[in-house]
Amino acid sequence: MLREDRETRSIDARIERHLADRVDGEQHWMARKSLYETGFALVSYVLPQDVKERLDEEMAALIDAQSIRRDMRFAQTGNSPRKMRNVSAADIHQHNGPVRELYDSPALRGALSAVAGEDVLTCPYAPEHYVITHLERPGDTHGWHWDDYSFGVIYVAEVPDVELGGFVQTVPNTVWDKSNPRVFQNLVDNPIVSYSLRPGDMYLLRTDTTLHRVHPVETGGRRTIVNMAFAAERDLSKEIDHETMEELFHV
Ligand SMILES: O=C(O)CCC(=O)C(=O)O
Ligand SMILES: [Fe+2]
Repeated sequence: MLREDRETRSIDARIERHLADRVDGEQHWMARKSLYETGFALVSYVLPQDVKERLDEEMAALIDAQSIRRDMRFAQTGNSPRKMRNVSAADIHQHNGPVRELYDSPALRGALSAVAGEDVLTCPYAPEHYVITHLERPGDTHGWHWDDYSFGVIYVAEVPDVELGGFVQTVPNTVWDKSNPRVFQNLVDNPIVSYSLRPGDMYLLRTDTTLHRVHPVETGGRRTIVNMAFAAERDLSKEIDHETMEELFHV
């Protein structure tokens, strides 16, 4: 395909073509098995390289122009820290670029549904659609937490070598009791699984039943991701209070 074609086609059209040409049922099946067994599945194969490059470019520009530094702790997740720079969903929406296009892509949701074995739906709460998170200072971390909706899809634009931290840690099959999160008890009672990632990776996580964090980065470690939240059918009838999100973004 001509370079201009790759650059001008919509993200959705590029993913659709890539899935038809390059992705087979076996890849989805391996990911589905991993998601069922561990709550985590690497789905990097769903995106073509040119889409990844468009995401990387927009994310770097938004971090430079519109990110806000946070240093907070949340009682609802056992006072775990958030030390990071963020670009909010409102600013990503307003910028109206590749990240928003990716989130809205029916081809992406179709591939994710094939992996999940159930419909992966747009999240009913717009401030959780997407958030960009950048770790840049020693000790920066996205501390232990669960998320409100069933699925998180995390695209990794930038991540340091594992020796500089910034790897993902999970505790599958855990339950978020917002009034008594018992994070440390969950860590003591269960095995923790750790994943090192590379730039251009994307993973699908059962974020409502998988306690997870990003290990703090060391000096020189830089990490940039976009987290996109998607719902399952069962989420649509749940009462969700969005409190940690509201504290973070004053939405
Ligand atoms: O940075 C990551 O890999 C995970 C992000 C995450 O858990 C979140 O944004 O809720
Ligand atoms: Fe999360």
